[in-house]
Amino acid sequence: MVHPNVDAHPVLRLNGLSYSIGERRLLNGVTLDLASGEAVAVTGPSGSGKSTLLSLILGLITPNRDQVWVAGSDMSALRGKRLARHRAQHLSMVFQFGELLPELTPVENVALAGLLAGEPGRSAYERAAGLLREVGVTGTTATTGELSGGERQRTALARALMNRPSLILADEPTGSLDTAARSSVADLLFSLPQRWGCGLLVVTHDPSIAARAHRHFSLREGLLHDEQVAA
Ligand SMILES: Nc1ncnc2c1ncn2[C@@H]1O[C@H](COP(=O)(O)OP(=O)(O)OP(=O)(O)O)[C@@H](O)[C@H]1O
Repeated sequence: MVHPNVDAHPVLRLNGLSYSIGERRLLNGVTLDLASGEAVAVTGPSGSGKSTLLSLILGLITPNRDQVWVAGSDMSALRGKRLARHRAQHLSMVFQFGELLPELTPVENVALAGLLAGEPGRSAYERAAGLLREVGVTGTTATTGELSGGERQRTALARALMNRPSLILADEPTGSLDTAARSSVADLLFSLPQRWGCGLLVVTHDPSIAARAHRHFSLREGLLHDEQVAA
């Protein structure tokens, strides 16, 4: 089903998204359109619902009808294999610690994303090697567990690009890095939307990372508050 009112074809549309856990109203009508090529950052106090927001966008929690649209599809209308396929085609997730398989090499980790999607081995390995060159992880025969934190996050970004996503979700992507690595991984991360024509939604506690996004919101009391307006 295609959203009837997609003017700018956002890769993500949050359309009055509300969500409660028990008696607690965690999200209370969150509205956001995120276009391809755009980076949006969400900060907010611990427990304000940032991870829950990501889970709703991923379809790990089922949102209400017409409240979460990813690449033109209502996530509430997708179930089972169709949901898994839509997620695999359009979404990528980057985590704080990379969440890569430590015993595999970087190229194996990145290629795996293609292999699991049914891509032939040779093509997956060639594309993985190309993406690793692009993110600056080359010439290493080390396993991913032996890489530096920055190299690991670069590898995670290469893996996130394997499915040519419409939208990359990143949860504290630089949270485990020292200052120098944080800055260079952030440079790479925020270059992705323009270079790859995808959207980027970053959840972070780090204001200096959030400030790099085109738009920065704070999630408080169930709503996204525009931090640039507040500044
Ligand atoms: N399955 C669940 N059952 C009960 N409470 C939950 C569940 N999932 C989340 N919560 C509660 O909902 C609130 C929001 O959690 P969430 O993880 O989304 O916050 P967050 O903003 O990501 O926090 P942090 O910045 O600390 O990671 C928290 O109070 C959490 O304890």
